[in-house]
Amino acid sequence: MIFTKNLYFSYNDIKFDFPDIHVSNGNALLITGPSGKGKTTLLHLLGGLLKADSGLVGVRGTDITALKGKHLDQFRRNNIGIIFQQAHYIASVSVVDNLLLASNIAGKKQQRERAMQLLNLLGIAEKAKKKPGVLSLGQQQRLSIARALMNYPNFLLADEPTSSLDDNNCLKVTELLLAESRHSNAALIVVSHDQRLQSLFNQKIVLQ
Ligand SMILES: Nc1ncnc2c1ncn2[C@@H]1O[C@H](COP(=O)(O)OP(=O)(O)OP(=O)(O)O)[C@@H](O)[C@H]1O
Repeated sequence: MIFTKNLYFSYNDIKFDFPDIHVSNGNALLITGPSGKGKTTLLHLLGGLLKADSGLVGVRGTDITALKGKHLDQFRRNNIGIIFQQAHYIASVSVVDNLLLASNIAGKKQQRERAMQLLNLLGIAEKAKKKPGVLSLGQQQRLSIARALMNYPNFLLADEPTSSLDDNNCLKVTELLLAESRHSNAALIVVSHDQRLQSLFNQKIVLQ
């Protein structure tokens, strides 16, 4: 479960008073709103990448705004999967090794079967041994999604996860995110402009 209370953040003169959020395990929330209204900022606060000026972000009973340094890093690695707007990967190792590294970094044992299962579900299994740089943008986006799902996060955050995807892959990826969050009993929050997602989420908020 993730919730926020009275979350306030400012970049000097730009101020945000975010609405309170509550997403229980196995459920999903879609956050939309016009450009510049703070969607990515909110996602970074939820993921512990930015620190709120005030308010709290509760993930599994821990207020992450109170965590610092290696405690925050460790909590994030063990509990939170983040899919960024720009694909993140290590260019010098193969697609499948990128996924295995995600488990290694979190101190988990190698999960080759899990890696191949995700690549299969995302339709990029035939690229497993290629370097990520040869993938198309949409395939790189799917690799980022697989990477975020590798360690069965308790809380999954995605920033525009479908922006580079065609209709077929948009539906496939969103259904996978929803299914994985239900299956792992994780809370999922997606930030997106993508109108195609509107009908796929029951719980939605619009930042004004
Ligand atoms: N590091 C920063 N320093 C100063 N201002 C910032 C910083 N990051 C974002 N902003 C500003 O904060 C506001 C919100 O940005 P944010 O990226 O959160 O919006 P968004 O709703 O995600 O926008 P978009 O839909 O265009 O991605 C914008 O006006 C942006 O210019």
